[in-house]
Amino acid sequence: MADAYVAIEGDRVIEARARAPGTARGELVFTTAYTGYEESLTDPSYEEQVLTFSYPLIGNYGVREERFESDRVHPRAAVAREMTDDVAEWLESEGVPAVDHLDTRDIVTEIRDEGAMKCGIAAGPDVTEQDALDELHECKHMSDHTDIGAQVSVDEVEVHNEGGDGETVALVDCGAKGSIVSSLVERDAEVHVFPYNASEDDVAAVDPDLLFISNGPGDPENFEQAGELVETYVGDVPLAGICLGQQVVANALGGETEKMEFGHRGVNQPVRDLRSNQVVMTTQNHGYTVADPGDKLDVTQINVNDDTPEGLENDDLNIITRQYHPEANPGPHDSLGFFDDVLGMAGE
Ligand SMILES: NC(=O)CC[C@H](N)C(=O)O
Repeated sequence: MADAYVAIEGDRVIEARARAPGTARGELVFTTAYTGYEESLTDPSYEEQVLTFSYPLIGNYGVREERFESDRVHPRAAVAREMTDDVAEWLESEGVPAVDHLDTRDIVTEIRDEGAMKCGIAAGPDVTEQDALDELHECKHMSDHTDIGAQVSVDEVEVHNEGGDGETVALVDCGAKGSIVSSLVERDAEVHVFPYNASEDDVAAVDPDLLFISNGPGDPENFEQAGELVETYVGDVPLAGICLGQQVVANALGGETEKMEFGHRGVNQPVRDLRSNQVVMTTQNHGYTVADPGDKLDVTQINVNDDTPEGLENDDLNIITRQYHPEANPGPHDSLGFFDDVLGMAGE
């Protein structure tokens, strides 16, 4: 007897086994990452989503806090073919529903055919199919979470590596992964982490060498204040961005973003650098993309699978952004040099 249900668009209900109880709703997405479940589950970019792992066994090397990317689990629920007790207990302690013993190949195929979709989850001894359907019917489109930044950002400025020898970085926290901060600190930067809605004056007070817009959940068009900072500082201070950061920078400088069919989520997304012609393997987690970079940004890197922009640059204005996650937690370390490049640009 099933004790968990996943309801997807079209009111289809899939039976499953409850691993952590509760009800939840969110945008149903999948990652093909085969390691890094702790990092993925604590990545703030997954806020308001339900994360399906296409890799069939999740939890086989335990749960260790040192691998967390933030202080809580961000997906609204987790779905896997088989979850170990370690992961199930962790998710239960976080109040995040989890289900397994369902055919995740079916879910992934459905998302690939129909696109990322709304879903509702109900798990536990007393739930019914109707509970999952009720959640589904309450689910909002990702773009309708208009103040999602408030759910994931710091409330007040945090300073890391104060007095560090390197560059001063103003990192706008739209839902930043912890390893973006540590990648900068490891390179001696003094990092001021600002709330997602920081003002021009807040940022000016630290006289930054680099304005850095972080990754984050949802639609980049809902991060207007970060875009205003980009408009204010472009040309005066070098600019960097990762994932949502690339999208915010592009939107602010005359470009356009759009929702993708089902996005890129995994740790082996191939990216070609158009200047060197080198291909690197990258970690990705995004559902929006830059559709038009505008006339200030050059596309310098593209995704080998679908040609979408993976890197935008302007050498005169000192801008470097990446759609993928160079901090590589989890994932291959091919692109860590990004942090040297942006800090080098900041130091010029
Ligand atoms: N990892 C991210 O920053 C994700 C960016 C954005 N929320 C997207 O889905 O495209």
